[in-house]
Amino acid sequence: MTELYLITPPRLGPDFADALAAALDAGPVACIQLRLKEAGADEMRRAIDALRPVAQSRGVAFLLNDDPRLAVETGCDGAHLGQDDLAAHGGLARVRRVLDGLSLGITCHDSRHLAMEAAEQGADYVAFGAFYPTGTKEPKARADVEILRWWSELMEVPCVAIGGITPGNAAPLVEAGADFLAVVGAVWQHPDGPAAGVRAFRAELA
Ligand SMILES: Cc1ncc(COP(=O)(O)OP(=O)(O)O)c(N)n1
Ligand SMILES: Cc1ncsc1CCOP(=O)(O)O
Ligand SMILES: [Mg+2]
Repeated sequence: MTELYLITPPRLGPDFADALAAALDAGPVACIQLRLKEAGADEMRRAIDALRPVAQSRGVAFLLNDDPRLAVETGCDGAHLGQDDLAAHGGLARVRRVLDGLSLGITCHDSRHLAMEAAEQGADYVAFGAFYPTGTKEPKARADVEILRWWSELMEVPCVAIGGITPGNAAPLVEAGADFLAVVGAVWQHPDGPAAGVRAFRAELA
């Protein structure tokens, strides 16, 4: 069954903890990743302290983007790293040791090789994308839906699809075997609010 994987929007408003609670209560949501690319260490810690309990009190995993050590220090459930982040943190094997038993997700773009390498070195999931145009991030690659089918037919490690995903275009990704759909804009920019955004995915994930 495919599950919803939320990533926080690029900027968090003052009431974001309430918005997150509403989105998670409209679930099911498998996890939330805190992704604040412009935040300094203090702002990041404040955001983690405010948002981690909202997720974990609902049984939703709280993952931190980019910084495995901070994830461990602040009680997160794991971290998501891209290829540049791996290099900055000494490689996957070292990150795996830092995270100890916490979850580790790796960006693999459109690369079967990167995904197999990540899985062999202990990643808990691999992320492929971008599958569709997105205004949230300038993706380094575009992935074809067939990479999800290839991965899910061959491998045990779960795969995440990301990039421009909406309820209207999710079906091919689900049919191809994506274990998770990672979503930013379709939920946080939903005209009726994030809870409606989460509900809009229900029919695609049932
Ligand atoms: C689930 C998921 N997939 C991909 C990314 C992108 O990570 P990365 O390539 O490190 O880029 P930034 O998010 O750090 O800009 C992700 N964060 N989450
Ligand atoms: C972080 C990231 N990595 C590849 S695309 C993307 C952004 C996805 O955001 P949206 O769901 O709004 O397209
Ligand atoms: Mg990163």
